[in-house]
Amino acid sequence: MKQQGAKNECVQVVVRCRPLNNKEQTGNFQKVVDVFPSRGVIEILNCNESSRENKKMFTYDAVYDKDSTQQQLYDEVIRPLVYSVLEGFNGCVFAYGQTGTGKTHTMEGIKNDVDQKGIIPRAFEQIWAHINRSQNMNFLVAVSYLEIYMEELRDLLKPNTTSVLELREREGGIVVPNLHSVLCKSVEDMLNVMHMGNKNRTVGFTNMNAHSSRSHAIFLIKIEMCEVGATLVKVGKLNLIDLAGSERQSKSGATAERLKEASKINRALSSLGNVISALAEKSPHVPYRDSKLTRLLQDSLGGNSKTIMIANIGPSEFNYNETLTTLRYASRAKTIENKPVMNEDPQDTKLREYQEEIARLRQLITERQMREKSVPKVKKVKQPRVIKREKSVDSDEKSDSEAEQEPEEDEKENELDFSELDAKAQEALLKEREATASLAAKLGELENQLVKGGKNILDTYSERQMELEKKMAEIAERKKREIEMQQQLELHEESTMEIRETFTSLQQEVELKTRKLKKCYAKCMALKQELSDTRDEHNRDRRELEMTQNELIKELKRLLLIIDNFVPTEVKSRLYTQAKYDDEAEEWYLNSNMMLLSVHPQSVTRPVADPNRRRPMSEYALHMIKTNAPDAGYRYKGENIMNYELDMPLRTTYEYSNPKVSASLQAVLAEAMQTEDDIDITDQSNYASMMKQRLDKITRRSQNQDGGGGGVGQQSGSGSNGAGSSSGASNGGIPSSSSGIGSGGSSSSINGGTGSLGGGGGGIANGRARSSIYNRGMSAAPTFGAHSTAKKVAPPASAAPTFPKARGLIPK
Ligand SMILES: Nc1ncnc2c1ncn2[C@@H]1O[C@H](COP(=O)(O)OP(=O)(O)OP(=O)(O)O)[C@@H](O)[C@H]1O
Repeated sequence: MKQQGAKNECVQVVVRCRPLNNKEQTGNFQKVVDVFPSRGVIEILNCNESSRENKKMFTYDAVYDKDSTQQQLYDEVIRPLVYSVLEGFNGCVFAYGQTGTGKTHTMEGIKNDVDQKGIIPRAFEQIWAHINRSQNMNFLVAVSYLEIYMEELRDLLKPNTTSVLELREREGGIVVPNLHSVLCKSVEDMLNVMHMGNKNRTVGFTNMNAHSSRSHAIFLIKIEMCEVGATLVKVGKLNLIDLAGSERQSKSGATAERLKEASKINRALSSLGNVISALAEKSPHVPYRDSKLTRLLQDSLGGNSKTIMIANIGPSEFNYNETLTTLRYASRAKTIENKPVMNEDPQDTKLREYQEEIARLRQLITERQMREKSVPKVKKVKQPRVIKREKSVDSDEKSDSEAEQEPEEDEKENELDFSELDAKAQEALLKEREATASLAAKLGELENQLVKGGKNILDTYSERQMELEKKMAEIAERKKREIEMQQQLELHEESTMEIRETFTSLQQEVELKTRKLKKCYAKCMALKQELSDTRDEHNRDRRELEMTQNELIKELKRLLLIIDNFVPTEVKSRLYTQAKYDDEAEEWYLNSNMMLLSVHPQSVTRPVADPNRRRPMSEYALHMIKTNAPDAGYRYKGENIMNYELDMPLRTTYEYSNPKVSASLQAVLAEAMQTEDDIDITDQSNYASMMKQRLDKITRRSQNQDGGGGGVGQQSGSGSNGAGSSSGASNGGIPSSSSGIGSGGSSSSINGGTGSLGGGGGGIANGRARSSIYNRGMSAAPTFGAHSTAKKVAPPASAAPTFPKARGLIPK
């Protein structure tokens, strides 16, 4: 890229003070800001301090008070910058300041109000007035509109797009590759784009502003220009930025979502402050990478751009601290130096692309026309209408009436003697014509995108208007110089005072020196005051940050509580192990596929099937369909599955059946379940003997059935009871495999360590005993049941065993 005029130029800083608003008026807040437009000076008084010495003074390139108009600000400050953009420079205007101080009012203004329209619509008018005045120039004007919301870039012209916008560093500066841009051909086109984007901008209510911008909005205008017939393209880029306002949680009353927004806004703005400070101090490291905003402003602050910062402030004592902070940042920004260069002949211009394509299409069309002419017997081939129109514009010779006659003539000329051509030639000719027509249409479309300068000059601007504009620009320039000179004069006055003085007496010299000393002392005090102010401000910022941090920690705890209690542990641990935090991008990523987590919920949506397409088929499936194999069923058919019955899967389970129990155990069970004899729990001696009898009877019968073997539950061990002892206790008659029925040996603890009914027997008995105990009351009985321990129920060794009135419990 060829670069010209690489001369350092400071960021131009302008301060605008809005009028007191209703809240401030009704709250009887004092006005603490004095604006002196003729000197470019702002004075701010701290009402808490008693002495007037505490007035602070700041000097800027220009200052505007409450009576300033939008027109005045534009003509004096912005117009020259936009003019530079139209010459091929990069330009940037950004509005900075506390929330509710008039940034949006300054940048956009009030819709449909001619006097109150802001910088952006006025810039549109200037751009198009210039284009319409420029003879023999081709222009291509493209606009984009984006916002940075919660540290995320959003395309305001394509709000529903799912692709994530990223900032990239290219040779020409910082760019956003996927950003949608719209080609415009008039002021109205640009206004429509702006209004469309504004509708998508994030705004919200706070105590400080009912329509507070919750994002930084950047309106980008790219103007490519080139003389007709020349190849040298110039590119001017204009960034118009309405920043979100800094706010204190205590004042804005932000909670929940608003608080999160505010913390992101304040962070980005404080990183902007750090960049300004680093540039002002000429620090070797400038922290552009700290936020998306500073990266986007990289060119505008310390780079290739002419930049204007508009610092908006409020006049009331209520906002004293915030106003002072804004004034300090603005003052620092004045010292930032940029190196604006004219963008001549850059590589990737659309205009050159278009011009090359137009030339190629023209060449193609001419070649085709030549070929068509060479077809025998063809009188004349129809020429594309666009070309004719093009020629008429170029030469400016044909009148409108002539142009109207053209189609008729064309048609007559194009009557072809098809009968004399053979069929093949006719077909080829028709095809050729179609192709030529489509090329001509494409050519027309491309030419339509380009804007030719110098068309509506008489419609839009009269000579007098142009003259007026020139004069206004001159006045603005003079005013600027006047302010500069005034400021320099004030600066020099101090240093030359001593030289100018001639002392007639020693007394006079002493007086003068005393005056000087007093001034120096006042300066020293002012610096001390500034130091203490800065300390206070730092403390306030810290407190504010702590408050925000507390709120965010509370929110985090709430979310963690939800995760701990409602998200399954395995999902949680998977997320914890797979999610990684990217410090650079300040986002969470899922390790496996690098999908963004909650930050971009839209990007983790599942893919959707295309309803217009049939599902893909394998070779095998196609083969099966073709062979129509009976066992293939519907499996390989791609038709509407709703019309088919479901294929039932093969059953892989069995019906439930009771487990098989051996005959001997069945007998024991049946006997135990007999209801004929109710046991009286009080008659313990009777109960014991009766139970013994019953047991004997059962075992005898069992022995007869099974052909001998050991007796029931002839436990080998004597003391152990409980779960462990039950296994393998049975021998002969009662198999131990019946553990599924009862609850194991724990029930046998009733025997108090004297032995137990083995295995299955114990289990069965336990089941019955429990129900019986619970049914009949346990007052006189020890604790029974599956959970009772041997210790609890074991009677003293000497005492006669007591048993509850329960069936199936068999004392040994
Ligand atoms: N110079 C001005 N003259 C008259 N009214 C103004 C002026 N500046 C701002 N206002 C009014 O003050 C209110 C707040 O202005 P605006 O919304 O532009 O503030 P902001 O700085 O963009 O706030 P935020 O940062 O919250 O978006 C609006 O009602 C606006 O009309």
